[in-house]
Amino acid sequence: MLVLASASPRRKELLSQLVKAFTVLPADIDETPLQQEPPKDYVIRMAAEKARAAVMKYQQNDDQASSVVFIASDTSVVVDGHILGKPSSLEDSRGMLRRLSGRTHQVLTSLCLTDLSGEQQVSVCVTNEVSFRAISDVEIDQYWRTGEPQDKAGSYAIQGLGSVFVRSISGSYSAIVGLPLFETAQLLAQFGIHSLEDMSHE
Ligand SMILES: Cc1cn([C@H]2C[C@H](O)[C@@H](COP(=O)(O)OP(=O)(O)OP(=O)(O)O)O2)c(=O)[nH]c1=O
Repeated sequence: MLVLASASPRRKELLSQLVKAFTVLPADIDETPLQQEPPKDYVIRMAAEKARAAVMKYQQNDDQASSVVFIASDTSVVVDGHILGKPSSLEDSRGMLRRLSGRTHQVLTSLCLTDLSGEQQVSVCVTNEVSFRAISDVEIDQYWRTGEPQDKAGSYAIQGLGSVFVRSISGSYSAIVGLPLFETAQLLAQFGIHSLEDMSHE
């Protein structure tokens, strides 16, 4: 049995490209970075905490399967070593997109897979580069009004209208959207879940 520890509809859609059946169990955690925490450490810690929180939630269930694999992920936009999470207001979004305008930033996405006991646990972090064209303040305000930036790290979505800002990327498109599919398939295989086999079964 596979459990996706996420409230993100993007992650659910991406995971369904690799496996037929899984359960979604969103985990609420404190997403505040520690002081001076390097971005890579932060995203790896977030995915691990989401996975552990889902395990705890799952253990409160009455009917538990014997073999369960939990998968969690975290995406952060990083510019000049600063972590940009989700914008809390238009002002916050303006600050983020002005900072990303006309330059290249990193998108870090982590993955954590664990079994119920935590004995088998693996984490990876995928780093991607995204180059933006220059964005005007008028465009930032127009983009905010579409409602798209609100729940997205760095205040944009490459899979949506945010694509109008993206000149080029280097890395993994699915990782930028929220779940690195190549790495996910590799780690799932370590837990005995083989995507090609799973998806080809009737
Ligand atoms: C950069 C970027 C981020 N995002 C999204 C992916 C993530 O859903 C979100 C970053 O926030 P996260 O905290 O990684 O994830 P989440 O809160 O949406 O979901 P959960 O923690 O329950 O798994 O930003 C896009 O959809 N497109 C993009 O281009």
